[in-house]
Amino acid sequence: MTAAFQASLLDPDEESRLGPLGGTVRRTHLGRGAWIDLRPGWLTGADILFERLAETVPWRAERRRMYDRVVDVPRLLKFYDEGETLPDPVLDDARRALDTHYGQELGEPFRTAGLCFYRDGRDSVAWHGDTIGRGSAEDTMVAIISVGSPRPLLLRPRGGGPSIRRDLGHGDLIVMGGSCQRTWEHAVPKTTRPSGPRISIQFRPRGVR
Ligand SMILES: O=C(O)CCC(=O)C(=O)O
Ligand SMILES: [Fe+2]
Repeated sequence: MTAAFQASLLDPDEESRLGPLGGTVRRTHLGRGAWIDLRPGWLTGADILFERLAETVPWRAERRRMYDRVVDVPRLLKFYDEGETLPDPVLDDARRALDTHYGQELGEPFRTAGLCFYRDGRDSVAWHGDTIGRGSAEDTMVAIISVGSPRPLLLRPRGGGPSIRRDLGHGDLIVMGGSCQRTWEHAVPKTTRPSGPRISIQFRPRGVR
């Protein structure tokens, strides 16, 4: 028996594990055909997964053109395209469980995994919808698992209106569905409050970015 396995017998939190989805997911209809599903604490032992991903994923700092300037993307990134090996087997389990739960409603499997690493409160993602691909024209789903310190994910209707806020971390699952990517926008704003690191894992179907 390996030391790691022995440790996992002593402390169940030495492993990250997924709870059930059926009956535990709460849906909120946002209007305009958009909805979000929330499943707090789907992944237990989320800190273990956070540590593993932080250490083993080949994180990339990117720079992007913004109007006439090239700026640092304020978070680290790694994209796993379909067919690529995910950095932890629990992420394969998560994708399978999402397919089982959402497959009929989505009509296709989740295929890709985008990972974001928010090192502290200065890292962020600006208001956007995932509309680089089919999300600009079709209903779809983006399922996000959050590990590490909670950060607020804000959502607001495109064109204006009050925003809603969900604090995500510690193994929480949020799924944005229906028309959410094209009729609503989402963001993880910067904060000047002390904030520990957070990693998000976004599962998307083929052709959705
Ligand atoms: O980190 C998150 O939860 C959101 C990330 C996001 O919106 C994106 O990568 O498109
Ligand atoms: Fe997004």
